Amino acid sequence: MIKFYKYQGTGNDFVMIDNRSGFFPKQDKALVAFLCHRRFGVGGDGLILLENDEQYDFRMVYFNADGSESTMCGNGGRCLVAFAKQLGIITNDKCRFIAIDGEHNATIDKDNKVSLQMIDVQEITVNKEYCFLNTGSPHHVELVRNVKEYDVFNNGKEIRESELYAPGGTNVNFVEQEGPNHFRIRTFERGVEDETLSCGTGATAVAISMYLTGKADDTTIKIDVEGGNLKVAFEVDENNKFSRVFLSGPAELVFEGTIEI
Ligand SMILES: N[C@@H](CCC[C@H](N)C(=O)O)C(=O)O
Repeated sequence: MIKFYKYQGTGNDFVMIDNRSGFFPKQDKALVAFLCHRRFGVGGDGLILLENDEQYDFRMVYFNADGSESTMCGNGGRCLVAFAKQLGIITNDKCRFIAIDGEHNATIDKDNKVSLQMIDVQEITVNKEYCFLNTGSPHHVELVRNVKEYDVFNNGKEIRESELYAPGGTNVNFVEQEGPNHFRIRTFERGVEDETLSCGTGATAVAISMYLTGKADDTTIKIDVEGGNLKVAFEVDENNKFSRVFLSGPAELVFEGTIEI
């Protein structure tokens, strides 16, 4: 039997497990995929282990819904901060944790809005059709018309599986401008192999790409996703290095329970 907590951040949902005792069999991909399965398991876009770390408040270990351990998850990181608060690991609304892409600082306010510092970003491929950058996870960013009606699944899958991004693949974000420094996005996620309701590293990648390509002129950018609203704020220097990048939005406990395995 495994005790789990289910969290969501703007509709990107995760199975959370307190693995401070180290009981969870991390190599068991089938178990992770089962726990994330929406019919046979708990259901989630990913599964996150909260672990002890000697130098940080805690460690984040992230798996996609297909069971594979993957790169950084921005919404997952925000939900993990809320989970750490629920477990009493965070007492003063601030924390520092370690994830696969390095150190992260975060703050949590009384409404459970979590602001998470993402990695610095400098290497960005910009061309006429798209941008590609790594915000902790790899992201293809492409402007489209009428994103609400766009065929995200088929177009996203094609780009994700294209030669351009082989062998690792990429996440794919389709973007439409809603107003000044305000964008709507829909994301096809690698490892879920489907559209999700939100992607935090994707929102971050879109905000940076829109600023770099002149579609935005403020360093605070509003991003609407299918599951809610996110904000991305950053600093940028004369070499187009993006630092102090913060992803902010809600992170909420949905339910908790135990599951037989
Ligand atoms: N939903 C995530 C991104 C998770 C990682 C991604 N699926 C990958 O494998 O690259 C987010 O909120 O950032």
